[in-house]
Formats: sequence, C-alpha cells, structure tokens
Amino acid sequence: MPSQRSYLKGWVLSLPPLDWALQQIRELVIGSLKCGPIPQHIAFVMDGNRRFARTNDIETIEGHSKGFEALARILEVCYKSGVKVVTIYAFSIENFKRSRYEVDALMDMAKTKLVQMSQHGELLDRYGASIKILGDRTMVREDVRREMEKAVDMTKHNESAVLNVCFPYTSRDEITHSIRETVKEYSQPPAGDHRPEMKRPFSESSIQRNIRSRQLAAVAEEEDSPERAKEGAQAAGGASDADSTDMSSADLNDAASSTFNPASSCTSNSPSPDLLPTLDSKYEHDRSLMSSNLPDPEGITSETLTKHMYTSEAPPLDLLVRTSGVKRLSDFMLWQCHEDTEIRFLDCLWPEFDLWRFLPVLVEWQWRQRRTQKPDEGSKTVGSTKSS
Ligand SMILES: CC(C)=CCC/C(C)=C/CC/C(C)=C/COP(=O)(O)OP(=O)(O)O
Repeated sequence: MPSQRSYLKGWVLSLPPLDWALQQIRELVIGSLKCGPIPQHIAFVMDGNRRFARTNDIETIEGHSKGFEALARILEVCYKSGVKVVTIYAFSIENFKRSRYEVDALMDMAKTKLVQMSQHGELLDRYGASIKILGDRTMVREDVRREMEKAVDMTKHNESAVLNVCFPYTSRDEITHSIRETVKEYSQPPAGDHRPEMKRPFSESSIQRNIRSRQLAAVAEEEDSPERAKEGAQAAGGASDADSTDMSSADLNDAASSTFNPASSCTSNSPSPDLLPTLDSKYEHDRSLMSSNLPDPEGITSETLTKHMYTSEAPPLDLLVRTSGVKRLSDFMLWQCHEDTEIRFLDCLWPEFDLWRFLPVLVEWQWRQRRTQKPDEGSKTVGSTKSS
C-alpha cells in the first residue's frame, strides 16, 4: 500500500506542468537560501535504506538504490546553495558484517555510480565538484578500488566543491591513521636538516619542572639555612629562564645539573627521591632529542592531528545530519565535530530525504548563525566558527 501511494504521488508530481512549477519553486527557495550564510561543510549519515525497503515492500538493494537517488537530490541542493564540501558515510567498516550479497551490492553501486556521477555533464561535472575517497581503500575489492580511483581522477580538476565519500570508514580508524602518520612525521628529522627548536615555555613538562624546582627552594627554606634557601631560589629562577627561552644543549646540561641534580644542590635536605628520577629522565629525554635532531613531540597539537585526518583539506564541519530517527554518531566525524558543529537527527528515512525536509535544517542553521553573528560580521556568508 505505501509503495502504491508513493508511486501515485510520484506520477502526479511528474506531470509536466506540475514538475515545471515545482522546479521553479525549488529554484526560488534555493535562491533565497543563498541570501543568508551557507554552511561550508555538511556531513550526512544516510540512514534508513533497509527500513525504507521493508516498509515499501521492495528489495534491500532497491532501498539502497533509492538512497542513492536521494543523495543525488541533496547534493544538487547543497552545491546549488553554495556548500563547498559534502561528506557522506557511504560505507562503514562495520558494514562488512552484513550479508555477502548486500556488501557486494553496495560495492557494485559505488563502482558504477561514482564514475557515472563524474562523467561530462553529470552532477559532479555540472557543479565543478571533485570526489575524494576517505577511508581504508585496502579493504575494498580491487575492481571497485580501480573504478573509485577513476572517478577521483576524472574529477580532480574540479575546484568549486568537494564530495568526500567515506568508504570504508570509521572515525576510530581515521584517528588511528592520523596518530600513525604523526608518529612517522616525528620520528624523522625535519626536511632541510634544521635543528629543532626547544621553545616551549608553557609545555606540561616545563610547568612541571618549574613547580618542582620551586618546591626544592621551599624545602630548603623551611629546613635549612638562609644560604640554602637562596641557592634553591636561584635554582628555581634558573629553571624558569631556561624554560622561557630557546634551550641549547649547554643550557640543558646546566639546568639539569644545577637545578635537579640531588648531589649538587641538595644533599642532606633532598626532596623525596621519587621526584628526582622523573626529572632526570625528562632532561635525559630532552638532551637525546636535541642530539638526535628529531622534531620536539611537545610541538604536537590538535592541529597536527587534524593535518593528518582524511578531511585535512576540508573546512570545519558546520552541520551533521542523520536521518531515520537514530540519535547516534556511529563512529562518524568524531574528530571533525567541534564545539560549533550543529548536529541534527531527522525522523525521515534517507530515501525520503529531499529539499523540503532539508530546508528547515538549513533555515534553522542560518537563524542560529545570524543570532550569534557580531555586528561587524553582518555581511559574512561563510560557515563560521562562532559559538551558539
Ligand atoms: C556514491 C555511493 C557509494 C552511494 C551510496 C549510496 C548509499 C545511500 C549508501 C548508504 C549505505 C548505507 C549502509 C546506509 C545505511 O542505511 P541502512 O542500510 O543501515 O538502513 P537501516 O538503518 O534501515 O538498516
């Protein structure tokens, strides 16, 4: 029954005059959306294909095929409105647990549809969008991988927009990949053979060193003569200086011996010995780092990891939409969801998703953007990083 109703609805809406009128309305709506800020990066969890198939009494594969049609509709809306990057969860690593038949059908769909979309005059070509495949391609069948690479190659000259196809992907896999790449980067001397800088006044280890050297001074002051207190204070000052400037090997040696060596600065009044091996080993580590010419791991920040994520070239994620009423991220875009990413869970199934269901999400996003825009940002139309 539901499939009969949707067939009838489809037939009525495809009558030429109605279809034309609807097209005009769609254009008007998208045109008015473009007057406001537009998210630069949107991600979709295209959930509910199988449930759609069940409720409409069609094959599971047919449900996925309807899902692909919905994707084409939504990409059209996104690129027409000015969204720069769309990231889709097309195949999770978890999806390999599905039946062989379904996995093969999804692989075949990716194999044919991606090249189809990339052809001259087709969707991606019309909007100047390039395809990027994010995920562990080694898990994909050779023939599928070849076609995916072909689609990437066919669209690589397109510069107006991007379609990130996560296939096969999970965030945990992506984050692991990024850490692995970061470790590789920090395990070899930087290009050009530059001596790594040791400038890190606010690093955790610098702060720890400062606190401990001050503790040494305090212990000396409490328990010993004024001379010892002075010695301790000097040691603390020395450490602070060393930490706030570039540290040469000589500085490190001096600091290590005068400040932290129990034998040289504290004899009878040494602090608890369990504090000292840590300090010594930290300095040992710094010293060996200086002599090895490797980059300083203290320089690793969240930006370093971002740089090694699959989405490194994409703008920050402004909006994440999941259909089918399920309120989970399912290991998708965990790193990319920042404090300002809007996450929307919609009740409709993915194959039912269209401009009319997407519109309220976009309008609400625009409304929030405008509400949080500062007066001098009035004309800004780019997805921003402001809090709501
Ligand atoms: C370009 C390209 C490769 C397009 C792929 C097309 C497409 C829509 C893929 C989504 C596949 C998928 C696992 C959807 C989740 O719904 P589900 O199967 O988990 O449905 P359910 O939640 O109802 O079980």
